[in-house]
Amino acid sequence: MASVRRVSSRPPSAVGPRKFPSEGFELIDPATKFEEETLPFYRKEEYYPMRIGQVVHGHYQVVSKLGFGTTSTVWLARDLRDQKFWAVKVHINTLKHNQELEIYRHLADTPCDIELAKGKQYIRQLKESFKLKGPHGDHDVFIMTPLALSLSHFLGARRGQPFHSGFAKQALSQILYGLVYLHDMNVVHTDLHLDNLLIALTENSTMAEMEEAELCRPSPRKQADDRTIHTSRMMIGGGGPLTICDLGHARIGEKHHGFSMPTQYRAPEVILDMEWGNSIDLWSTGLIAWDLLEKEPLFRIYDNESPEQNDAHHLAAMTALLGPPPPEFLARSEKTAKFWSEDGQWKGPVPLPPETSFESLASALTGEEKEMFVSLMDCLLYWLPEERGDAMHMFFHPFIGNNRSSEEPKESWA
Ligand SMILES: Nc1ncnc2c1ncn2[C@@H]1O[C@H](COP(=O)(O)OP(=O)(O)OP(=O)(O)O)[C@@H](O)[C@H]1O
Repeated sequence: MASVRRVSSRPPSAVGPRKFPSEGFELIDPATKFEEETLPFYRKEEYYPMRIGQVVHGHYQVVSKLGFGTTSTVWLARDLRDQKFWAVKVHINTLKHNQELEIYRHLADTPCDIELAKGKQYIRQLKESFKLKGPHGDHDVFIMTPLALSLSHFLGARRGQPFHSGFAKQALSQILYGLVYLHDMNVVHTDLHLDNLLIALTENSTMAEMEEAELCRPSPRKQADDRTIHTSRMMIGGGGPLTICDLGHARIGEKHHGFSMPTQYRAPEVILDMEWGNSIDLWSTGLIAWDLLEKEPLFRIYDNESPEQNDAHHLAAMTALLGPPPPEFLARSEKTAKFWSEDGQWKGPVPLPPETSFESLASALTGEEKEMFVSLMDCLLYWLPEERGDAMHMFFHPFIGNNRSSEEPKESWA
């Protein structure tokens, strides 16, 4: 991704749309797969052929591209009525059901305790939604607050150098506050990982600078048949609170069944086809805590070819780290008999790695801080979902450092 730092910014003076350059940019070789085209299940007819400079819904002029995902492309746009900037998420046209929209509607319609509702600020907000007609069908469009880079991009910019503990504690505090709100609203996120945690912008000038950059130094693009594929630019200028994004896989209700969560972050009850609920988000939070502080992930993708073998390696790694699952857990699914005997002895189709522990693997912290971190991991990564700490309890865990007299997490990074 191209990135933009400070460029001299001139606030747009005209209310009408601005003219964006039609030349002066690098053209990507049409044979090269680029941006959303690199996604495994990309089908070009599904994506809206957006162009920078285009005005959508009568008044949002698209001024830069912010990103893409398996169900959308995301753009920075200026509202020509008041010059405010917004993120415009344009969904693919084949979504039979827009789950993210259903979740936003549920959140808007459900009353919430006034204190817990403060956690809403850590969840990406929807301003409005509408349909956009494309050449191959209709696309749901969301207008949302523009945000800066994700925690995974931030980690990438640090060349994988983990964050210091103050940063990690603040990030976890904000994630947990957001989860307190979501869980109180009976919503399970299911897809928490560093890519879906974006840092809020603190400098409004960043967005005007993005527009100026696109006008003065138009970004590289690819001309492909009926469409232009633009390059995403990352917004740097964020030191605001973390924002939990992408509610596209979220579920409403307490009890669920079936496939969920990204492979590496998958909780044991999901792998083993048991009933699951909001404590899967606490499992993910444990893995996020680890990823923020440690270089090596706790679990990884073990076998790209065979999901069954991957699950077996994943469960073996969990057993080596957490010890055998309790009988109560084993009794919850017939699938457990493939991996453990009734008394919890490993008998899975792959070898059990050597026994290990959070104490021996955690290398970033020392002394009392390390002890508290290990205690946090023990609470979050636990076989029995109901024994994992809930979001509110974890918010007050001694490692996070919140106390009940000053409940809200700090607004920005220390
Ligand atoms: N509000 C925003 N401000 C700035 N950039 C954003 C914003 N929302 C999304 N993005 C960028 O766009 C990318 C895709 O967004 P998002 O994850 O919502 O799409 P998706 O199609 O639902 O993705 P997935 O592949 O996870 O289903 C993000 O990774 C991020 O880089």
